[in-house]
Amino acid sequence: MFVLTSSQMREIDRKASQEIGIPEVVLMENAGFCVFEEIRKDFETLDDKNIAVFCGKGNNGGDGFVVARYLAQVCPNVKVFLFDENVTLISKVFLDILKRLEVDVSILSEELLLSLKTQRFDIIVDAIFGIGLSKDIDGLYKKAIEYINGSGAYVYSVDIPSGICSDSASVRGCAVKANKTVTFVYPKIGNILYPGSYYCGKVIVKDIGIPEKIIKDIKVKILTAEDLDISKFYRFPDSHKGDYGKVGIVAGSKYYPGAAVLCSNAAVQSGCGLCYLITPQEALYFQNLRKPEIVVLPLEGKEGVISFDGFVKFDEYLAKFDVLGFGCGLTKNEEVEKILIHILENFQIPIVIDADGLNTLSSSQKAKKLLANYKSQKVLTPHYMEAARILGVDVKDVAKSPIDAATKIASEFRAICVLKGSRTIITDGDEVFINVLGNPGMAKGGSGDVLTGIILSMIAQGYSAFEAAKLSVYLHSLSADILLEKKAMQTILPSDIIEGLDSAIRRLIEG
Ligand SMILES: NC(=O)C1=CN([C@@H]2O[C@H](COP(=O)(O)OP(=O)(O)OC[C@H]3O[C@@H](n4cnc5c(N)ncnc54)[C@H](OP(=O)(O)O)[C@@H]3O)[C@@H](O)[C@H]2O)[C@@H](O)CC1
Ligand SMILES: [K+]
Repeated sequence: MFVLTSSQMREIDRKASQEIGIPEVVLMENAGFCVFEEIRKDFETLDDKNIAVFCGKGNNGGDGFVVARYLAQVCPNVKVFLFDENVTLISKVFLDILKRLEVDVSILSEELLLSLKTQRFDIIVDAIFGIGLSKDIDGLYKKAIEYINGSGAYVYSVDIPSGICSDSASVRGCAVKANKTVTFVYPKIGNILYPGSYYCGKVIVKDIGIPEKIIKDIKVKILTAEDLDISKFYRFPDSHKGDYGKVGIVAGSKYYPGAAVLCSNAAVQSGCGLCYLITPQEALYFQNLRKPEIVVLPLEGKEGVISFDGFVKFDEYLAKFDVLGFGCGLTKNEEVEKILIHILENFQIPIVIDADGLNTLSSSQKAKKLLANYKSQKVLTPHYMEAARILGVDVKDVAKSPIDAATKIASEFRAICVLKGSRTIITDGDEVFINVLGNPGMAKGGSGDVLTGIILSMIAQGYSAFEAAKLSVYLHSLSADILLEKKAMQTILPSDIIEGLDSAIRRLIEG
């Protein structure tokens, strides 16, 4: 499913009306009716309800007038609160209809808002701002939104909760906290990314009669099972371990031995033929949870961290790997930088760089340059802070526009970027997929190491870096969601996510 920006939505509306000839009033009528239908579906009866519809002066308010008209046909207690009588031309069509039908329409003022505190509404429709929100909210708008949020009513937001930026999902001063948001054509970024997604409540996407053929060149999509290629999950009966690829992992240190275990356990659990773990000897003390299928290549370390001299002894192995993982739990020092540069200068294996690999990259201009010119597939898996370090920006800037940040990283390094967060973004610099599966039980140290292991395994099994990243992000989250059916979020561990891959893969294959 596509995800739209406000300008894409406007362009679609423009084409529908100007090129195809569907009048804008028809689109507004359809939009308002869709919201009404959703409300009607949710309640057995509406005639005993007190309902308020808050309408702004833009077209979002116009949708609100349409909702109010339909509600007034089935409920005697519908009140419309208008912020400004100076509404858009299309909205005016519907406001005039309301007036002719003698629906209760009032212009909202501070006094009126205060008097509402003694009334109780069962349902409130928020049609104050939609995709036209252009600045932070203050004054009467702010007070009205605070009133709505404290009202105890069941709240429907039209298109997007008022106060949420449809392009960045950020809160502009304050925002309506809806129970349900009915959006049109396709969801907007503000409906999908956080914090906007939280304010939306349940998101319902409605068709308002815009022909599909005019919706073109949309690059952002919600990641669904239909976007995944599972053809390589089929195993030929006469196959052997060599058919499923060799993963090499450079990970772990005396300080973070578990990262190496989680990454390599995830790789073997998700199907690669062989997995080699290059880790400093000093990290082995802790590895009793490591799966026995993993081949360990203990490396002579320096103060518990991998050393360049120790590492180059494994060059012969590196040449044989189908994919190399670099970074989980390595820590960051000059030796790690030297090793990363050595790999980028001397090999051409598909590479997945995570954690300390990314931190090393962000402070090494040489490694950055080499990576951009590295002639093989690359996957970078930063979380927001790592992405900020790579881009040399504040983490708040990444959080404000994560799609832009991920796209920039992917383009700069000609790599696949997996920007990890509550909505992980996967992009090759052109197409963007947003993962909406997963749950806060995954917000634990070690989750990222597991994801890296799965991506490595998928590349080893023959998937392209982009396909592997999509598939792995999906399976990683699906595993955590399946675990949630039986476990509390607090008790879901990254190692449980590895074990849960079995159910996740089976569920994906079975559909
Ligand atoms: N054909 C279509 O396009 C269809 C569109 N549809 C519906 O239209 C919605 C988009 O409508 P819209 O473009 O009129 O914008 P909308 O969000 O209603 O508000 C803009 C107004 O608010 C004002 N304003 C903004 N921020 C403010 C603030 N902080 N504080 C105070 N004022 C502020 C802003 O002022 P300005 O920025 O111009 O100064 C302007 O006056 C869309 O979400 C969907 O619901 C559907 O009917 C389907 C067909
Ligand atoms: K709204």
